Amino acid sequence: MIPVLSRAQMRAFDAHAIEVAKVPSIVLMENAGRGAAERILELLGEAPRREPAGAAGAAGANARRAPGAGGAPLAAPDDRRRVVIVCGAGNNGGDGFVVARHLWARGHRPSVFFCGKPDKLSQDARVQRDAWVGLGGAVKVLAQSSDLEVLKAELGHAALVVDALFGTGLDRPIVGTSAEVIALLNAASAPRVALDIPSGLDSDTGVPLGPTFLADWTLTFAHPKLGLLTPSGLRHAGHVEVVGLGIPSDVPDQVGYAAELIEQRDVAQWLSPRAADAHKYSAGHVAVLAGSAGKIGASLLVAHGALRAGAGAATIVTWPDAVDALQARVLEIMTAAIRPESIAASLDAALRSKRAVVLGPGFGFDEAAGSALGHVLATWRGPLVLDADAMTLLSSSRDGSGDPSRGGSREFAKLLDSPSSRILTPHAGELGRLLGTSSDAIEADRFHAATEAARRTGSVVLLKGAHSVIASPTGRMVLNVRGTPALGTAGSGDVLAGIIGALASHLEPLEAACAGAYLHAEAGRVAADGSDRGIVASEIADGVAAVVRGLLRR
Ligand SMILES: NC(=O)C1=CN([C@@H]2O[C@H](COP(=O)(O)OP(=O)(O)OC[C@H]3O[C@@H](n4cnc5c(N)ncnc54)[C@H](OP(=O)(O)O)[C@@H]3O)[C@@H](O)[C@H]2O)[C@@H](O)CC1
Ligand SMILES: [K+]
Repeated sequence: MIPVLSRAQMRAFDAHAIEVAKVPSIVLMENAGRGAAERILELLGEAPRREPAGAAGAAGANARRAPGAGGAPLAAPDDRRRVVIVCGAGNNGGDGFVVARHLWARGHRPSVFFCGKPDKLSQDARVQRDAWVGLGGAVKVLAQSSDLEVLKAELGHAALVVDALFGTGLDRPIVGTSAEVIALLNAASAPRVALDIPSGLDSDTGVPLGPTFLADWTLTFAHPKLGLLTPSGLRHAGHVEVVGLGIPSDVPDQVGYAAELIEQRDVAQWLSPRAADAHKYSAGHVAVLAGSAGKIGASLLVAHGALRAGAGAATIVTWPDAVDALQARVLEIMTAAIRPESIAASLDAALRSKRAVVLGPGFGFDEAAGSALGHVLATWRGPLVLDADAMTLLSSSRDGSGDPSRGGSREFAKLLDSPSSRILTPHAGELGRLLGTSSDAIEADRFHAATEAARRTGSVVLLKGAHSVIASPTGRMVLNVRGTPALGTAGSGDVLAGIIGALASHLEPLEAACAGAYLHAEAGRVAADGSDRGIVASEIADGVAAVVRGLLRR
């Protein structure tokens, strides 16, 4: 997993490197700018492209303008088509001057602009500005609106635009000339690269504080920043890549980190090969408490997801009329009925010898469904994935206006005492109802929402959305930024619940949720085959087997 740092943790990292490890700050800045310049040269087609590093792969999201799709060079070197770099007065601006010097050393003639008060230049940025000027480089100052014409003209034939205005030091909206500069940079047709973080973005929440640079690539230093990995952050940051500062990767263990980013190798490690003598029950038998009359598709997708992710067997445990409707549809899947007149006894029989339970998709949220959930919460001691209608049942009021903190639903009260190991998989609307707030409030700070929900429910919470946030009750937070917009299709969440159910048969709840999010996202990407739409949920389930196969062969 890759540590993801908050603004304060990045400052602590900085201080540790400088004061404890005795690496001079100017060296860190040199490493940052030099690493960024090397990557920019690659983007310009001057060196072989390497695989994205770090958060990387975080295929970000500004697909609308993502340059060089598939890693193709952006532009051939051309003396007239220059790299335009706009530097601010802080250390982010200092990084920009270093980039300029290294590009010059490689035969480019970058156009360097400065926007800010010269007397506010940070000490290191001044050193780097002087080194650039000392070598004969020019700096065009953008002090007022009339200076912007020069920038506008340069942007008209720029090969690439570099934003070095503000980094993690930004703490308020950008106004005045700097805001006008950002508008001009965003209007340029050349590819745009942000150093460390797009200027204007809050580095903790990923919310734009005001006018914000819209990057195609963000070259972030040392470690990904929290705000780059929210849906809004990724929309502004584009493809996120990490540029190292020459500092060993264990420093975050000492200064702390806010979250971790799932890597392919984590998931590969969790997926241990089956024993040679494995049989269908030792591989994990998942009970799928899902579906109801008219909604049996949901239960089939859960079971399908579970089997494709490696469950040895799946049994759909549902209402008698749904069982009747399922009989004609199932081949590899078994069924068992929950008799409304003897819910507890039916469930006790159906859950015997199962390894994991998935409860919710299409299950209904009437009295009978509430009783079934209540009984499972009170008696089931194994892994339990709660999704969809289970979320509604847990919210204090079934019309969705509940606030469990003020009493909560009957089922919510049982959740806290349940002997099961729970994984909740809500989307923002469901989590809003569960926490007694709106989905907008959840989206405004997904990190806080997921960690708060995990704490309040004593469960692992996987907050679905463009990029999932997985939080554990102990405060650990893991992010999955893989995926594709094509995953937004009916039944996609049902498949995810099934995948997690299968994995939870063998893994700890947090690992199962993380691996499930990764496999689901990768399977969607494979199924979509480069498109951003048009797949159906069963194709995601089918894709999981191939992704698992690829990881086991590693
Ligand atoms: N971490 C590391 O190890 C390394 C980090 N490095 C780099 O340093 C960057 C952080 O640098 P930084 O702290 O100097 O802040 P930066 O973002 O350049 O802002 C400058 C100043 O602007 C001000 N200001 C704030 N908001 C404002 C606004 N809206 N409008 C106007 N002014 C505003 C505020 O000063 P104030 O006006 O509040 O006194 C602030 O201090 C980091 O992102 C990375 O690129 C690398 O060099 C190498 C190693
Ligand atoms: K920046």
